Amino acid sequence: MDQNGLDQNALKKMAAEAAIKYVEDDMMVGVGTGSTVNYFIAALGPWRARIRGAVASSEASAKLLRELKIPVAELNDTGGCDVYIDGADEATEHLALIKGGGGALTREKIVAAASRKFVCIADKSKLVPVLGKFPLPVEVIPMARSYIGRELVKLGGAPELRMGFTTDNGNLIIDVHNLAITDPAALESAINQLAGVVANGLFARRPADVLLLAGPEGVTTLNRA
Ligand SMILES: O=C(CO)[C@H](O)[C@H](O)COP(=O)(O)O
Repeated sequence: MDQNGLDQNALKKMAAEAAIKYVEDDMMVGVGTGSTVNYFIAALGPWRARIRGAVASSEASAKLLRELKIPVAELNDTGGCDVYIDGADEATEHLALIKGGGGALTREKIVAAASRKFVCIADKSKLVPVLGKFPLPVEVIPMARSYIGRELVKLGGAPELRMGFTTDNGNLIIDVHNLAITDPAALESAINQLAGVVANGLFARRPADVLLLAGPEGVTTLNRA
């Protein structure tokens, strides 16, 4: 709880509700994953009859959308989304992100790539000067786990298998600690080159277009230059 009586959840809700202004009639809305997005899903409920549908980046978000009777579409049937709303674990002022704390990074990357506008929603604690304090999630094919771990050490990281976790795609997550990511686009590409990597949680090649950051003073909008 901060001095204004707002806890982190209240700030997440503020950012999520501010994102509703990016939703318009007849839109196909991409919906990310996580506790901030859950507030967005709640705010999207009253729009259920006005939008064309929603594409979910995880089974968990699809379930919540269906519970609110928001029509859930398959990305392949949509021709892409008009807007994609998702949270982040870390964000820079240049709108590069680390995502995947919830393990949904691959589908999040796919929906973000297939969306015309990506609006990221977060509380202000997620804004950082340099990405990497939050361990970088990497989704890997199970048989490549050990090989990729060794390669991630060569890239300067300290990999740790996320125990007892399987992604919606049936794969594993390695969380990479101790990275100071000064060139996010270069590291994103370098990790993607490793055989057996499905995706990594750096969103630098496709950063957010808009970042809505909630703090005690309200919601600040950062647009990508
Ligand atoms: O990338 C994500 C899930 O894979 C989430 O957007 C990220 O972990 C932020 O979560 P939260 O809104 O719960 O803080």
